[in-house]
Amino acid sequence: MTTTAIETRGVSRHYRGAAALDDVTLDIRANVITGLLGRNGAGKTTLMALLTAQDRPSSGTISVAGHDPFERSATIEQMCFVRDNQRYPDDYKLKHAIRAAAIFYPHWSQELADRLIAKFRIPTKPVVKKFSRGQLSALGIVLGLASRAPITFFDEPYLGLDATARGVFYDELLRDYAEHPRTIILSTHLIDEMDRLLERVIILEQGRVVRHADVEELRGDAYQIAGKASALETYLAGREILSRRGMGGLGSAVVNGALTPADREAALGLGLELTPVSLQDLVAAYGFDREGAETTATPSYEGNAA
Ligand SMILES: Nc1ncnc2c1ncn2[C@@H]1O[C@H](COP(=O)(O)OP(=O)(O)OP(=O)(O)O)[C@@H](O)[C@H]1O
Repeated sequence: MTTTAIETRGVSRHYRGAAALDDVTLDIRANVITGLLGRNGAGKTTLMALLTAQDRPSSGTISVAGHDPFERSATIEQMCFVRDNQRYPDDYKLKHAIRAAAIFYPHWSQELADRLIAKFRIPTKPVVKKFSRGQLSALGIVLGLASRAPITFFDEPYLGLDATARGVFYDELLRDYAEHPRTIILSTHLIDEMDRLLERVIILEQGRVVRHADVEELRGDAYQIAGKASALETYLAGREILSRRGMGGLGSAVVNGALTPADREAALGLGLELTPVSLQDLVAAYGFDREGAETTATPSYEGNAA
């Protein structure tokens, strides 16, 4: 049976009149890894801050495990929010951060923390404020995973991590999640790298939810087509285009909708090539302006570097 960990109803958050989140209604499934995706400024961090009671909505309601997180400290203890700008007291070393987390999180696993600290090679001697960007991210990941909080949020947890360390994070997340299923919500721009982790995704665009679906369902919802610009033009007439690129006499487009046998026949008849659309491409497509979605240069995907 599918259960809901978090419900939001008509949640908006305005900053000086501008909507960072606009009328967000979501049922986030329990014990599922959900990716929170969207371009810079789409509202991902704002949403996570509201769900973890670090901020209040301008309007709308939020319910976490059946309660308003603002009203109930027991609900807050069930959540861990790993954010990239986490501050630690000036004199904190690794052992202090670990000790504090062990006290705060009721499901804390010291064994997991010790294993992750060794795998990420987090130094024990310097104070945390002297940590490198990657070491800070690694510490956040250790706290997030070892907390075993029933609802864990990671906000772009990989900043500064090298490829090996990112691999450690993905593997350890999947391993611990398999043994201790819980609700995990993570925001990322490294979609190609992380799509094997994600079961569901929420795509935000300018503060609004544009999709909330199973990854597999989403993949079947659009397709990519490429070939001669003139043939492409013919094929695309009357179809809903999510994004479009052109270079010289060639072009490609991401088309909304499942590919039907008739579509396939039409495309092949025009000499066009059909390819599945990656999650990264789909998210990038949703980030384009739907009205005039056309670019003429190389794809403007969000950076893949940490
Ligand atoms: N404290 C604040 N004061 C004013 N505006 C804010 C504040 N926090 C966020 N915003 C605005 O709200 C919008 C959403 O920001 P948010 O940080 O949630 O985006 P994001 O999706 O996490 O972006 P990124 O991928 O760049 O981290 C942005 O336009 C941002 O400028």
